Amino acid sequence: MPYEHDESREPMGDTPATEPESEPDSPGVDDSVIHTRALTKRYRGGQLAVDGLDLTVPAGSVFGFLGPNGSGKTTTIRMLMGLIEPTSGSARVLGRPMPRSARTVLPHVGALIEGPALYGFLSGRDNLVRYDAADPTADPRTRRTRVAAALDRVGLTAAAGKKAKAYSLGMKQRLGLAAALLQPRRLLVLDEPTNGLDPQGMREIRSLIRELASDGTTVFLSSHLLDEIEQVCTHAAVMTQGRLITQGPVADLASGVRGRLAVTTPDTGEAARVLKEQGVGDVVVTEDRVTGEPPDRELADINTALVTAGVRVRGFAVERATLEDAFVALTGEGFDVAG
Ligand SMILES: Nc1ncnc2c1ncn2[C@@H]1O[C@H](COP(=O)(O)OP(=O)(O)OP(=O)(O)O)[C@@H](O)[C@H]1O
Repeated sequence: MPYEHDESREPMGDTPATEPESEPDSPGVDDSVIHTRALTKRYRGGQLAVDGLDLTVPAGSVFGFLGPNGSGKTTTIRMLMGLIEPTSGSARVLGRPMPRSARTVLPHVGALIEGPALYGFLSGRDNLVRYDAADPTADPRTRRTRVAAALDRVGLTAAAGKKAKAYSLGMKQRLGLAAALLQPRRLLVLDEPTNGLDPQGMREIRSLIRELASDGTTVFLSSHLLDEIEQVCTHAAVMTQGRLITQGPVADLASGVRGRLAVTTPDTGEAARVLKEQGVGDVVVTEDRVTGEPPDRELADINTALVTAGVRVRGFAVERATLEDAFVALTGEGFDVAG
């Protein structure tokens, strides 16, 4: 996807004299490490990619930034990292305004955006040595130790001597994470960290993320995969077409939403007919189950109607709502990953 600026990770804008070169603030009264107010980006072509975003990422959370392709996730991340300027609105990262405080903030942030930039002809270890050498605050005397520790953290010690071009996509992602972990970080920002990986690679990256979060680092990761967010995140925000539709603890997002009604029965055909008649929406039949969206009325009456019609009901329950149910309830649309 083309961007307004090149892939340089140099922060834009200088730190003005009014912004002291000190440690970024501790997360602040509201305890958020990322905080945006009406953050908006309109690209030069006129495309409104992010529209009035108010995002709050609590310290210590694993925060999933969820949305179909093209919903504005990468654009938001690039604004947060000071890579592009917002059209309007504001963003604070670690309590400091971005992009103005990029120089002070970014050393505390490990970022993996759009796949790591690697030299294929160098070994995994030497790629990390290069990254570390590019950091003016990194002491060269302890470089080898730092690189070894980062490789160990992501499980690449055994493959450290191999050229990066021989790495699988999953190994490349892990090497990118290792680069982000050369220094202790307060925040990790990962843009679609499992994109393009096979299921095994996805599992590895997800468990690595959980592990990284367990030591208190806040992790902000974007994804277009609902189940991924449900599996690894404590909090999430859901975007669609540049707008935020909801945010909060993952457990709460779906709590106001009714899950699907599921009837287990050998008489699926008859059950489906009765359920439709009773006002159940989106009826789906699988082997020995019929599910659907429950209507807003007494469910016991639906059960009675099934039994009266001679359906042998072996199970009758409303399942716990998933994030997908919440998305559908909030937008009235399916969660279309193809965007
Ligand atoms: N440099 C650019 N110039 C113009 N429009 C852009 C630019 N970059 C992104 N867009 C558009 O802005 C919208 C949001 O894109 P963005 O990449 O932020 O979404 P996303 O949610 O990260 O999706 P993806 O996962 O596909 O990258 C899209 O409609 C996209 O086409």
